[in-house]
Amino acid sequence: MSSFDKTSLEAGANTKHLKSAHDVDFEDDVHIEKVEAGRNMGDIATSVDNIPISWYVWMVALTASMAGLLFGYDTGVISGATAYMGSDLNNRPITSNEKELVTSLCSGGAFFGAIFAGNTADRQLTQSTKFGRKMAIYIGCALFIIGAVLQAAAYTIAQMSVGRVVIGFGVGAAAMVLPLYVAEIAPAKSRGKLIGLNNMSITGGQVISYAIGAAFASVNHGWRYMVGLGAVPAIILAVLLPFCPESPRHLIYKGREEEARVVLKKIYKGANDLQIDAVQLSIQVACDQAREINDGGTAFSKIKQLHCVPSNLRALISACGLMVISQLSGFNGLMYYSGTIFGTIGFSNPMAVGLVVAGTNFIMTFVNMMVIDTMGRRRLLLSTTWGMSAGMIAIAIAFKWIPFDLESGTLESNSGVPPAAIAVIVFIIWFVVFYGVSVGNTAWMSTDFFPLEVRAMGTMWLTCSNWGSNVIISSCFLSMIQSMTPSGAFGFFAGICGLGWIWLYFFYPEVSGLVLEEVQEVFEHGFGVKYANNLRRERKQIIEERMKCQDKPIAMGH
Ligand SMILES: O[C@H]1[C@H](O)[C@@H](O)[C@H](O)[C@@H](O)[C@H]1O
Repeated sequence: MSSFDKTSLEAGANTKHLKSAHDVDFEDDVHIEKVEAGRNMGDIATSVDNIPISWYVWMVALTASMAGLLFGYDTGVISGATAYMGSDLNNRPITSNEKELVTSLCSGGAFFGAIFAGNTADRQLTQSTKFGRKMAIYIGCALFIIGAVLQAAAYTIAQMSVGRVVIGFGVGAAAMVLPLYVAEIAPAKSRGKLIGLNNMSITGGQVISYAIGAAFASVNHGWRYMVGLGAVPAIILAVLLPFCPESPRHLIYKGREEEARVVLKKIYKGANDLQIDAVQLSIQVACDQAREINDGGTAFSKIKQLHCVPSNLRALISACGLMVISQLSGFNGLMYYSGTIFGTIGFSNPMAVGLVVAGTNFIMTFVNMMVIDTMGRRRLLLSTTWGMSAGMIAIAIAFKWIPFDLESGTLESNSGVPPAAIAVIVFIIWFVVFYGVSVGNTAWMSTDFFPLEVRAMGTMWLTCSNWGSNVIISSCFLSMIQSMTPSGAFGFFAGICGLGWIWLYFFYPEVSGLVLEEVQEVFEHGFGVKYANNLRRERKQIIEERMKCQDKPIAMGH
């Protein structure tokens, strides 16, 4: 190991974020020396970012995209499956309530899968188990495969329901563990891109599920192929996994430094020994911090800390609030039931029409990834949520002109697609454009609202708020359409989106471009909307001043 010690790196790492001049009060020369040495070590650690991304890292990216794909595929495929299963379950046509049951059981399973994975993810590190992140992913693959087989072979609602819960458990766990695994493997430079890739693979998985739905629409018992094919990405993931490394963070945590070094050398192919030393040391520091935090209390004390420290509670409300808005906006009602809806309003291959919805969402996920950093999260959200509300109002109005029989759930006349149905599609696409570019993907980014000591717990709540509110929509959507009429139901969602805009205006601060410590500071000042704006302005000024007077060169430490 190089001559730099760990304290130096810690001291250096702690000053890495930008502070205003009056905050920095160094009286101790020795400390300054350590800080500078640490900074140098930190600089060496970050210098590996100039090394081109290796094939090893691409393998990780592929692995991550498989998990996102499974999330998207298994949640999207139910739209076609329920629209085409006819009388295959219990020898009679499936009712609306049963459709809602099998759809929402997956989200319910994911809710518990996320809690399970969230609780074991950190404990796994502190306990004496040899199993790493990869074992959790293998278990996820097994759940995906078992769930797919159970569904494809189902002849009763009961078996289908069990299959959906099993799949849901896998979806929830994978959605939690995979991003964690990728974050621990990927070089800092590509981390953001890989998270974006994960969102794209979720919405991409939904596109594939719709395409497969459309392809098997006219095949006898085609829905069985639709759900059964979900096993394929899980098998690919399980086959790729042995070629992927165990997380170096996990290995270092377990004291398996030599193995970690081998992995780091593969990830940072071409890095010299000093660079690998520096990376290894920075991981060690992070592990020590995590160990301190994990040793510092039980799950209950973390829950208490998250809810009883006012700034943490506000961060939680802000993050989960956006997630709940994204789900209650009604998007997944369209995603999970467009097979049924488009069939009802007269389209002969509803899955092909639904493909346009899923495809638009996929494209807008890409746009979100491209604009989010430059535009800022809050600005993007406020300039798009009104569009979701307007789209829903237009859909509600268009439905007024569709002769829909609520009792039978079919068109009153049989004369093909009514013109108002085309308007419904156009405004659904309008809605999805505004949804996909903003709340749909941005909602997953709020993990940086939580300080390190409660981040794992906060992230788990964030994931649970996603699945919890998802269950409400997936289990009520068709019933709402029947009891409130389609116009009433879409009008209701328009109201939620409108209230969402107001909520975001008051409770969602702009944190883009702020370092983690500053984000925490923001929530110490109420919901910090004004404070964050001032902080960002101040920060911009400091950067400009720094650029003008050029930083003094940093001395080499000993
Ligand atoms: O971010 C994702 C994405 O927007 C999906 O399309 C949607 O089905 C999920 O519910 C959401 O969490």
